[in-house]
Amino acid sequence: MSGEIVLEGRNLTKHFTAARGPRGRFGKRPPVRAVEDVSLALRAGTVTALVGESGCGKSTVARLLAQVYPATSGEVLLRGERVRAHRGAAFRDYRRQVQLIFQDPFASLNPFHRVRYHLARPLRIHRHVRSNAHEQELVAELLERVSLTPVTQFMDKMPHELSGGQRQRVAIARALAVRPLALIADEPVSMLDVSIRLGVLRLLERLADESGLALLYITHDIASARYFAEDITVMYAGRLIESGDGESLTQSPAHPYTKLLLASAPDPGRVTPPETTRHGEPPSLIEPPSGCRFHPRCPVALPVCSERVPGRTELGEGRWTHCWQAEETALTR
Ligand SMILES: Nc1ncnc2c1ncn2[C@@H]1O[C@H](COP(=O)(O)OP(=O)(O)OP(=O)(O)O)[C@@H](O)[C@H]1O
Repeated sequence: MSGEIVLEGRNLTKHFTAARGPRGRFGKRPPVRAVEDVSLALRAGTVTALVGESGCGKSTVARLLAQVYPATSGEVLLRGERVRAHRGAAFRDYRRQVQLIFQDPFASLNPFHRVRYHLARPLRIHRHVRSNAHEQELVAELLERVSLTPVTQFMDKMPHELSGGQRQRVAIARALAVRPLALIADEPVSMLDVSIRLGVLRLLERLADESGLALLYITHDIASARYFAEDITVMYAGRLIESGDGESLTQSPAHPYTKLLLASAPDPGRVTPPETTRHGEPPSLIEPPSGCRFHPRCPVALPVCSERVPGRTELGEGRWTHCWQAEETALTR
């Protein structure tokens, strides 16, 4: 494990008010328990993957870390300092230092502006520009960093003249323009053509390495996480279930859900979503299962699994899991 901790979420919980569905006795809808007690640390120069199936709360964790909305409880720390302000200069500075990249590169660029505008704007807002020539130089530098070359050709392109992968590279360059400490990439390649996914992921990996960025790679595809991330954290139905260095976690997964994910994604070099269907459906987050939320789908569930939420079992070398089976094994070891 290398690099200082840059961004950290501690015991983050987010409950949303359900937009639809039956109301309770007092006319209130029950909350969607999207994220429950999630702690996650991102380190400088390191790619950390947050893996889980659709709807398990990954994007909510991303947005909590980026402070798009406040947590129901828990805290976010940037370089060890608790983020307190939710408006004003300190908060704007936080939003600069923690950048988000979204899934859809077609929605993220203004169709009426050229690439140059998209990159020059944040440079100007954050006062990195001294003159027009300097602006040109910085825009060219950013395009070079995301391998959109020859740069003069890309500067004057309109978004509709770019492919999905090229647009995603512009979105990445725009995030880099403000010189962030952390970059949160929420399914950054899942809408891109399979043939170009690898290139964009390699770019993100290189940027983390070269610039010392703390990078959170959010994905439903554990195969790509295994390939790119140093650390992997697995999430199921709003809760974290296992974490550790990518190599060891994927070689010897401790949690039955991680085993299931890996069994559905056998090819380590593949960056496409697994084709195989998994057993069962993810649970409702309005009335999640009691105890371990995975127990209704778990092939090795114990009676205690439906009764109590498993605590964290340390597995050594920074690895841990929340699983009653792992706890039993650890106790009998
Ligand atoms: N603003 C909101 N209001 C109400 N419920 C929400 C809101 N945002 C997310 N949710 C719910 O929270 C749960 C987690 O959603 P989230 O988008 O974080 O999951 P995800 O793992 O990122 O899924 P996907 O990969 O499909 O985006 C879902 O049940 C979702 O419907």
